[in-house]
Amino acid sequence: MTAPPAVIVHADGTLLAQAAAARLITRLVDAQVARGVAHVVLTGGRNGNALMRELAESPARDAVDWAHVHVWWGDERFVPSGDPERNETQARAELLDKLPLNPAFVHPMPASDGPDGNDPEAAAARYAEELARAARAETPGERGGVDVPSFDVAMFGVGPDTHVASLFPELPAVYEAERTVVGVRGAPKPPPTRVTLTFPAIRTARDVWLLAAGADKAGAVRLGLGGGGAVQVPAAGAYGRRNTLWLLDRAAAAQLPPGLNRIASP
Ligand SMILES: O=C(O)C(O)[C@@H](O)[C@H](O)[C@H](O)COP(=O)(O)O
Repeated sequence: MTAPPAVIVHADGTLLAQAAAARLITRLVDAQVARGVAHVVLTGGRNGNALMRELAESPARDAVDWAHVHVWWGDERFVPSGDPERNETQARAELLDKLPLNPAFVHPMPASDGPDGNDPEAAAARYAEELARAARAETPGERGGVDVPSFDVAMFGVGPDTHVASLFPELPAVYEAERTVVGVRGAPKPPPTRVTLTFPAIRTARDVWLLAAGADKAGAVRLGLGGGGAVQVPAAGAYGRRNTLWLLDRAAAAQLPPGLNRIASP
């Protein structure tokens, strides 16, 4: 059984991004001390990009052995390779191109002009196979038979409608119980066609971090921590095996009930 989520509130979105970047550096160093390699799942969106920008600027980033970090994505906008809309393109520009990563350990989701063409389901199956291959290369772990490598940290921005990755309320992907990656059509956030990790894959992560900043996220944060179900409130369904952290700014935390335990930084 997973631990209840911890809620950490920072003064504003900038401080949230800086503190989360520092936390990620520490988490990756600890994972590498324990296991040699680390696996991180990146998120798209403004909060994820702000974190990556801060990480790129942090002198402490050199504490991580980047050549032994595997980089995965929680979701992708299904558009052509190199499109500025792609989460991969944005992550490369904000962070990845600035790090001494091993290119073979960077695992972008396929693009709509990739080997499967404009077929998000085939792209999802291909990414699932890439995850399974990485899982097979590891000693069997505690991931309950789910064919993904041992994610140390999986990060997700929370949308105003409570979506995480491309798991939108009541769309078919939130019901997926078997596959680790699925295609998504008709997403309310553009672009409508996407590829996403599913809950079974997300829940194998040791740590799941949910990032939200700004007043437009306050309702989603309240619902996500309010005991709702994952179908209507996908953010509530994203939790880790070891830790689930909600990393917020004050505006996003503004509607949390007063009784809910939280740790606030000045
Ligand atoms: O492709 C995307 O857009 C996402 O991966 C999405 O799940 C995002 O993380 C949230 O919508 C939060 O985005 P913001 O941080 O921009 O609000």
